[in-house]
Amino acid sequence: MYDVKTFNAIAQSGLDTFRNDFEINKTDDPDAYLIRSVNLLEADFPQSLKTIVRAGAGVNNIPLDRVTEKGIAVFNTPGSNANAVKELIVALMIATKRNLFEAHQYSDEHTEADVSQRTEKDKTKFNGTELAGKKIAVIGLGHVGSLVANAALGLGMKVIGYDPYLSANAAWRINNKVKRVDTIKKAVKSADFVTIHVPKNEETIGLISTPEINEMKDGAVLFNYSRVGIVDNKAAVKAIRNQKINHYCTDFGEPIIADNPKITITPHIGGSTLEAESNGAIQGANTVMDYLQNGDTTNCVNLPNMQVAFETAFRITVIHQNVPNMVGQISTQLANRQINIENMANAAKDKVAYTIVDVNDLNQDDAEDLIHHLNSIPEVYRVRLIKHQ
Ligand SMILES: NC(=O)C1=CN([C@@H]2O[C@H](COP(=O)(O)OP(=O)(O)OC[C@H]3O[C@@H](n4cnc5c(N)ncnc54)[C@H](O)[C@@H]3O)[C@@H](O)[C@H]2O)C=CC1
Ligand SMILES: O=C(O)C(=O)COP(=O)(O)O
Repeated sequence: MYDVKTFNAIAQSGLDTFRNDFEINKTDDPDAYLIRSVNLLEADFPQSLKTIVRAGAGVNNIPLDRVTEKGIAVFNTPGSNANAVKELIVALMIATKRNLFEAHQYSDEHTEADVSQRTEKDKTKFNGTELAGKKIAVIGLGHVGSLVANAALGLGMKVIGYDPYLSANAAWRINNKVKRVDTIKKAVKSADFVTIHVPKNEETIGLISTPEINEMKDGAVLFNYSRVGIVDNKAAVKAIRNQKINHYCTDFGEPIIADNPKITITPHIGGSTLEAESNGAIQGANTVMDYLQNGDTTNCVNLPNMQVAFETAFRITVIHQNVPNMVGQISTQLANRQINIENMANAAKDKVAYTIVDVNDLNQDDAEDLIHHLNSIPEVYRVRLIKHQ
């Protein structure tokens, strides 16, 4: 039996995906966390915890270095909520350019009998512009950015994209009419809209600040549906004051941007649709089961991605430092006990490596002794023994 602890609202469809040998929220010593945006940066983690699966995209709420050294594999569910974010960006482009927020407020404030006469007189205040022919810069062309770029083309817009780390898979998804450039400044130059869809990390904090904003068209609209801090909010407020930016919409409130009629703050709802929550929860549940029962690391963010067919009676998985002679030390421990290796795979990602060893003949005593000795290798973070289901 495996135990899973959930944080945040995990869709029932995801919880229903777990097979009978998984229990949810029954213990304080779970094998897996299934989470959304809960902040785990300062959390302590139980020794029992083998994996944290983020139903969604961003993993900046997880202390990746610390959990890696504890041998905890971290996964996300790429693309599960991308369409939800895309649709919100489209809605916000229309809402800002057709003055929907102001027009709604006007109607709210004029509910008296004269409203029909005033409407015809006042409506010119809310004249808008159309999206067709306007230019949007999309910064980050991954799951969300590629959908936004393609949707904008579909609306008749000109699309400029910037993503220096674009994966081959993402590149396939992007319409070839999206013009790619090699600097942010080139991307945002004379853009009517700038939208940013990158992970939050040391490199992306402050990615959009005064120098980038100065390149945009006067009256541009800026979106930050990625994370707080990726757009420098101080610079955004200044740009609104100077009328360089006409409107700034973000999913992440901060005191500095509060109470500004030209700033629309939504309460982190980019991925909050029934469909996205269900996609993420189902994908997340399958990821938990696959890692715990097979040791596969598809969509792992802190270990190399490995899928190895599990065709033997037992699988030993080892998370360890990416240093010389680890495979040698691991196989020596098996050879010392006359255990034949049927299949072995090893891969590395940055400073971490993952080794999968498949065996058939392993008795209980050998297994305990082997796991103990493998765990005693100083560069090893965690060893697991998985019995074929
Ligand atoms: N508001 C919300 O509810 C949601 C927010 N997000 C945020 O959006 C981010 C992106 O989500 P996805 O598109 O699903 O992730 P993704 O991983 O599919 O795409 C991110 C893209 O950013 C690119 N990138 C990385 N560093 C960059 C840089 N310095 N400059 C330009 N591009 C860079 C990567 O190459 C990748 O193509 C997430 O990390 C998360 O923080 C995602 C979903 C929902
Ligand atoms: O997937 C992401 O990165 C998001 O920001 C969505 O967060 P949530 O699952 O709504 O807490």
